[in-house]
Formats: sequence, C-alpha cells, structure tokens
Amino acid sequence: MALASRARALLPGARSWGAVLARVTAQRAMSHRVVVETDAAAGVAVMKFRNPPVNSLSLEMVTELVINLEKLENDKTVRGLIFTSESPGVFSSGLNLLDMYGRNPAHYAEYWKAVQELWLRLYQCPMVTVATINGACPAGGCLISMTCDYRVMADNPKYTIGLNETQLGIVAPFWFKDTLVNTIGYRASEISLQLGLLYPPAEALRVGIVDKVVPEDQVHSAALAVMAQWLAIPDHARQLTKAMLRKPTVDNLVRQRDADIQQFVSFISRDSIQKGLQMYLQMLKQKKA
Ligand SMILES: CC/C=C\C/C=C\C/C=C\CCC/C=C/C(=O)SCCNC(=O)CCNC(=O)[C@H](O)C(C)(C)COP(=O)(O)OP(=O)(O)OC[C@H]1O[C@@H](n2cnc3c(N)ncnc32)[C@H](O)[C@@H]1OP(=O)(O)O
Repeated sequence: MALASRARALLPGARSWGAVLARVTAQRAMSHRVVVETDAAAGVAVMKFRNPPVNSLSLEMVTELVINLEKLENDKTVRGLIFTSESPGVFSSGLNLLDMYGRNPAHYAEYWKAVQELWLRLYQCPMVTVATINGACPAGGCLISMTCDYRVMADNPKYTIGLNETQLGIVAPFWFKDTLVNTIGYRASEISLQLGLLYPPAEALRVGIVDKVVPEDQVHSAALAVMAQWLAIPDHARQLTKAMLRKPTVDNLVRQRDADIQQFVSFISRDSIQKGLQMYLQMLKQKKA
C-alpha cells in the first residue's frame, strides 16, 4: 500500500493529504507515537518519540513521523526541528524487528517503502534538524540521527550509537552506508559498519558520529543553543547548500527505489535471515529475564 494510502488508512475517511493532516491535528490525542511541540516565537518545533517500550520504528510510527514532518515543512513559521525521546534511556531502538520478522512479502515491501520515504524526507528536510540523543541509538535510530544537521548526545556511558546491523546477521542497505560515509568518512565506515560497532558517547564524539557530548541534564539546552547558531544563517542560503551537499546521495536511492524494495524483501524473507532475527529477539528476551 502506498504511504499516502497508508496514512489515509490510519485516518479513514480523509480524502487528501490536507484532510489527513487536518485530522491528525484534530486527533492529536489519538496519535500516540509522536508528539510535536512548537515554539512559534522561536520558530522551533520539538518532535518527541513516544512509542514504548523502546521507540522502535514500527510501520505506524514511521507513518506518523512522515505525516508530522510534512505538516511541519508546510508550516512556514517553523525553521528548526529537534528530535528527541520523550523518555530518556532509549532514543530509538531502530527499525521494528517485528515488522521484519514473521510477516509476508507484501508487508515487508510496504514497510520498506515507508522507511525509504522517512529517510528521503529527513535527509532533504529544509528545516535545521538537530538530534538530541538522550538514550540508546542503534541502527535505524542512528540513521535518523545521521540525517540531522547536528547531533548532541547525552554523556551517559550506558547509551550507545551506531549501525549494528551485522551483529544481527543483517546488512545495512547502501543508503544507510552512504549516510554513514557522509557522516564519518570512508575508512571509519569500513570498520564501523563491518563490525556493527555501537559507540558510547566519548568514542562516538571521537569517530564523529555525534558532534557534541554534554552532561545529560544539559542535552536539551545544548540542542537549543546549537539551533540558535544554525538559525542565524539565512534560510535560503543554508537550504540550497544542504540540498547541494545531499543531492547525490538522495538521487542514488531515488533512481533505484523499487529495486531496493525488491532486494530488501528477498533478503529479509530468506529462511537463514528469519532464523537469525528470531534468535536475536530471543536473546533480547533472555537479557531482560
Ligand atoms: C548486498 C546487500 C544485501 C542486502 C541488503 C538488502 C536489504 C537490507 C536488509 C535489511 C536491513 C535492515 C536494517 C535494519 C535496521 C534496524 O534498525 S534493525 C534494529 C536494530 N536494533 C537493535 O539491535 C536494538 C535492539 N534492542 C536493544 O538493544 C535494547 O532493546 C535497547 C538497548 C534499545 C533497550 O534496552 P532495554 O531498555 O533494556 O529494553 P529491552 O531490551 O528489555 O527491550 C524491551 C522490549 O522491546 C523489544 N525490542 C527491543 N528492540 C526492538 C526493536 N528494534 N524492534 C522491536 N522490538 C524491540 C524487546 O524485544 C523487548 O520486548 P519484550 O521482551 O518486552 O517483548
């Protein structure tokens, strides 16, 4: 199902994106997974992840993120957007394993199309985007952070960030890899991606996967300070510069979206990959016990 249809399916009766968005606003209380708080005077919105227990990027969560992003992009009073977790401890546990395990090919295709849509929107976002990383930030969580213009991480050694896909026996697709290479460079990506490294704050800063590490109680004020610095630049100049820098990476996915979906579906449907995901989910349960 196309993402627009998916959004409409989440909000039955809405005939257009405008209607979808109007109803999302009206039904804010029903939208549990993403909370947006806007400071109109400052021109800054904060998007808080609220998808317990670990802010996994389920199909519903991804759809809500896309809808809210589109709405903010259409609101010309909002120039900056901060992402964070409503509950410190986990920023996002990444893609929802339960959308990639034990489902049918049509579901995998629908999920992957939505994940692609989210990345395309985030990576090309005209607003200044800052990730306030106030918890664990593996895989898809790290991807969201890396699409931002700037990353501030709380200095808590329990929190780690990185693309750990290989540790799950899966492979980060080329556009995850491209985003990492654009963030930390080629050689560091070779090491980071093959070993599936998750970096605690000090190492994350050293490798450049985050830009600033601050005491946990200062993470939001630090993000606001960074935002103020970036908002001092005229929007049109900054936006054109961002688009110029990111266009080749975006075009690379746009050219081969359907092929990428097919590759994902065939890869994730393999018995060996499904078995690996099952074991990983069991491992998470045992760790908890
Ligand atoms: C040539 C090229 C070939 C192929 C390429 C083509 C295609 C590519 C194919 C695949 C690409 C996929 C890319 C995948 C990206 C991802 O993001 S995968 C997700 C990776 N995420 C993780 O590894 C994180 C796993 N979770 C954790 O480490 C921890 O949960 C945490 C540190 C985030 C939080 O720890 P705790 O607070 O201690 O919480 P628990 O561990 O107890 O978890 C509570 C609860 O939540 C469940 N859960 C955790 N993470 C997820 C998740 N990502 N999705 C779904 N569910 C998750 C966990 O199992 C617990 O469940 P219950 O036991 O309560 O039922």
